[in-house]
Amino acid sequence: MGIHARGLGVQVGDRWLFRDLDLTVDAGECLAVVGDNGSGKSTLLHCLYGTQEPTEGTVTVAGMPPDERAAEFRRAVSVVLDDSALFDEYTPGQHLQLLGVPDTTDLPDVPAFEMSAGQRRRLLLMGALRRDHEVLLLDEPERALDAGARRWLAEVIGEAKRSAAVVIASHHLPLVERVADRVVTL
Ligand SMILES: Nc1ncnc2c1ncn2[C@@H]1O[C@H](COP(=O)(O)OP(=O)(O)OP(=O)(O)O)[C@@H](O)[C@H]1O
Repeated sequence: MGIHARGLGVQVGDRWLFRDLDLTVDAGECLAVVGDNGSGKSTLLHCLYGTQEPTEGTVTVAGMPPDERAAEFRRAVSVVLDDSALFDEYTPGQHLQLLGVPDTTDLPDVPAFEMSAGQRRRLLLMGALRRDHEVLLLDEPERALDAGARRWLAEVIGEAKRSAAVVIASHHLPLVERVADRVVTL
């Protein structure tokens, strides 16, 4: 079912971040959203997840209007957005157990608050990528990752998009070139 947006627009004050945006992303495709700081990439992803109401336009994601409070919607849509949280006291294994996904991580067996920014980012990404989903939304997934982890990221996004509709917002052009089928510039 993927993602369908028609005439999408978000106005902040008297400025339109984007307007008249039409998007279709089917399962098996990855759309990359690129643009300068403040151009509206995160805002667009939040519109697709239902955490921001667009000023104009219509969106369906996995056949539903975006609503992160709806269990059925959350089951279908896997995300890592800016405010994605970890439980500080939980280890990587405990996080993955909560999500019901296999614990095959090389991350240290320590509580999340003792992990580095890149390790925390990898754990968030593993949780989002390994659980079942129809749609995957990732906001700057490359943030805080070292070169090896960025290579891993490109591989796992490539695998995810075999069965899911994927949207990433990114500043990392090598990643965009490797995984994106289409690019929209805000
Ligand atoms: N609900 C809101 N109310 C007021 N301002 C907002 C709102 N949502 C977004 N903005 C503003 O819109 C602009 C776009 O923000 P956004 O985070 O979407 O940009 P971005 O392209 O993701 O930037 P970056 O590359 O720095 O992550 C910013 O100036 C932000 O402050």
